[in-house]
Amino acid sequence: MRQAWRVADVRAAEKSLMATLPDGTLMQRAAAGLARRCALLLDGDVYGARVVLLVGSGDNGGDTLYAGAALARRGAQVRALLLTPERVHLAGLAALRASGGFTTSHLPDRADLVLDGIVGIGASGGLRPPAAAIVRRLGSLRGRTGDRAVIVAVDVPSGVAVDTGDVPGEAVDADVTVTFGCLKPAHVIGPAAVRCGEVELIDIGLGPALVMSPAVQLAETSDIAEWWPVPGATSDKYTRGVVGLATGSAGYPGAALLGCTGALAGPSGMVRYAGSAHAEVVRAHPSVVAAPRVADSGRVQAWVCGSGLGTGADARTELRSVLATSLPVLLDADAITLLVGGKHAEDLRRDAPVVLTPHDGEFKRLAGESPGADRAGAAARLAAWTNAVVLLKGDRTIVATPAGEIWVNPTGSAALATAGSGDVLAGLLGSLLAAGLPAVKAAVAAAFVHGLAGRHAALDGPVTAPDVAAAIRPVLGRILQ
Ligand SMILES: NC(=O)C1=CN([C@@H]2O[C@H](COP(=O)(O)OP(=O)(O)OC[C@H]3O[C@@H](n4cnc5c(N)ncnc54)[C@H](OP(=O)(O)O)[C@@H]3O)[C@@H](O)[C@H]2O)[C@@H](O)CC1
Ligand SMILES: Nc1ncnc2c1ncn2[C@@H]1O[C@H](COP(=O)(O)OP(=O)(O)O)[C@@H](O)[C@H]1O
Repeated sequence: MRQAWRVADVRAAEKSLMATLPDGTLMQRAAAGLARRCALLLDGDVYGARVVLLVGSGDNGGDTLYAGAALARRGAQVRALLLTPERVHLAGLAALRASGGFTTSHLPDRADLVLDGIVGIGASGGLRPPAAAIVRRLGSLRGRTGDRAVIVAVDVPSGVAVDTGDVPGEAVDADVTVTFGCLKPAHVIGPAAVRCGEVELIDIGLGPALVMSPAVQLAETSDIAEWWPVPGATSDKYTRGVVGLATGSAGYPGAALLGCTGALAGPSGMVRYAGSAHAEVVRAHPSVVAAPRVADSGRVQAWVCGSGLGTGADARTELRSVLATSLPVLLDADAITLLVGGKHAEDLRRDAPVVLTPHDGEFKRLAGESPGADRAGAAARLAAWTNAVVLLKGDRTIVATPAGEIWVNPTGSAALATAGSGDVLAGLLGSLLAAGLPAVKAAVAAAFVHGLAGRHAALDGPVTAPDVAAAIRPVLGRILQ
């Protein structure tokens, strides 16, 4: 499992660690790691390489100047563009000069490597105009072989909102981000994460001082392998859990079929379907036991309700039936729409877990406003308000619990942006709930595997929802081997 911390917590940890160390130690550790990574990016060919430093007025600029000094000592031609020459890290600048580096008053046309040290975790608001103007021109810098210069962001790409992952305006689009001590939310959430490129974490000894809860957590393959329920010698189809799907309608039978496909790829021992697409479902999936309504269905251990269900009186009845059980319930799509206006909000005050899986539109309908710039915060607020685990879909899907625990999914793939892929996710997640996984782990694990399935399916070309479902099995084969 990986974790990311908010700026205030990073600062507190840094302060307590610095109290035990000689002045400047952390910056020296950070700069040494940064310089090492830069040398690797130059293929070890540091001598003669053209390196441009973009240097802001804070310690982020200080890290950058010291790293530039280290590269200059190895023979690189290092030029520092100081954004505010009157406010620069003086010791860092002296180190650069002493090592043979220079300052420059303009952005050169050519550079092999650019270090973005304009602003780090001390950023407030969007980049100011002079910095934004420089950042806009970075894409046109050419290096030794005529390729675009390699851009390394120091700690975070300048211009991103560090605690939320938002990109409010112009921001550096880095190839590599070298960060120090721990990950921050911008490395893993939202459009900022995309701007980071590859993220390298340099250990500066901050770990033991990070005693506060992380802002967000990220599952890794080993977590999924550990959590995923697998049948044992004494398992039978019932003890593995039975998942029920109250989805689809005469107008949208496909949602029922896709949800069942996702559920069948999951760990439960049986899939029951309740709804008007029952004949189509059984034709397509002979192992599914189908009935026309929830009330006619046999026992299950978790319900998935909503995809393609419609919002009429019948849909309302089915939603009420699943919410009246004492079982875990996943509400997706039309079931979320039916909750709007608080008509069923009181039904969410139940002891058994509820998982809501909105995309942005459904989120807006339910919460009354879009997730906005702080997607993790928005998901956490909705989770607290609804007393449900909220899985907010997107490029970096967020999972938030009513208690404020937040996870972000690292495996997303734009290939999943295809109709019906959310139905597959709902089925898979429901299967995990039925197999007994706690709601938050079920949501995190389903998003993780679904994301990998999207990537796997995309290897063969353009992806449709059935391709995503078909890819779940090979992906799981690799995870669980
Ligand atoms: N934490 C750690 O463990 C360690 C941290 N380390 C390093 O320190 C960095 C944090 O340094 P920091 O605190 O000096 O802040 P920093 O990011 O340089 O920014 C402040 C300056 O930027 C300016 N500025 C602000 N907003 C702006 C905007 N929108 N657009 C343009 N400018 C803007 C602001 O100007 P002002 O508002 O004062 O006019 C201020 O002068 C951290 O990211 C890491 O690299 C490592 O050395 C060691 C371990
Ligand atoms: N650009 C994207 N990158 C990664 N994942 C995406 C992207 N767009 C959508 N997804 C994922 O695709 C799925 C789409 O679900 P949803 O919007 O409910 O579609 P549908 O209702 O058609 O099934 C979600 O899991 C979401 O996280």
